[in-house]
Amino acid sequence: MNDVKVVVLGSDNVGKSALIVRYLTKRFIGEYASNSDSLYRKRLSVDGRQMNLEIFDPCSQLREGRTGLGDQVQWADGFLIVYDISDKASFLAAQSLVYRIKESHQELYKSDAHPMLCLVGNKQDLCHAREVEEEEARLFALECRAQFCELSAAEQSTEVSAMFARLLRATLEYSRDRRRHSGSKSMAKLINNVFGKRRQSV
Ligand SMILES: Nc1nc2c(ncn2[C@@H]2O[C@H](COP(=O)(O)OP(=O)(O)OP(=O)(O)O)[C@@H](O)[C@H]2O)c(=O)[nH]1
Repeated sequence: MNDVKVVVLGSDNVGKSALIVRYLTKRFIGEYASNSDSLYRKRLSVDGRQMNLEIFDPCSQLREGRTGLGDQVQWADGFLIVYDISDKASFLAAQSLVYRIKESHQELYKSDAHPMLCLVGNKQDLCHAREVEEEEARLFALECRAQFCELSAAEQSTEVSAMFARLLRATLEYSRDRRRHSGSKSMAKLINNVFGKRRQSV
């Protein structure tokens, strides 16, 4: 069985929880509690490969607290960085997150290997209020060797599933290599240290 761990980051209100819940349940609920960290766990199959997926959705208010970015980089096999296409500030914040994750990854692994990243422009249904051009975001992702897509958690269940499947496929390969170079014992310890929080099964 393969284990894959993904952290979802981005500014407040960009739709991080909506994307996760859409992927795991195919539903869009609209409003989500955002006052605590959440760890979603699901056993699933991608391309016939079974995996135990864990998705960590850190609480905005705690983001700079208990679970620092360094801890998350050490824990995660992949990152989903979300912005809202109708909110330029959220795109700038996503860019800053990408840079910080890459820096932290380099410091931690002392190598030029790249972290597994996917940049997602959410709320595509609000394109009449667009503040971030798709091309600008695509180019940024290309420069940073990140996957990229624009979609709407509210309206596009198939696209959300396809985006996660693409990330998980790439992350699966990446996580195998990474575990080969890091002790699974220390990873288990890190999870317990870092994520003393609610765990959710969907
Ligand atoms: N129009 C539109 N609204 C969306 C979409 N995705 C999420 N929303 C709305 O955006 C708001 C924030 O969604 P959340 O999923 O709670 O966002 P979040 O990033 O997890 O927010 P925090 O937990 O505060 O960091 C909610 O009102 C959602 O209904 C989308 O694709 N389109």
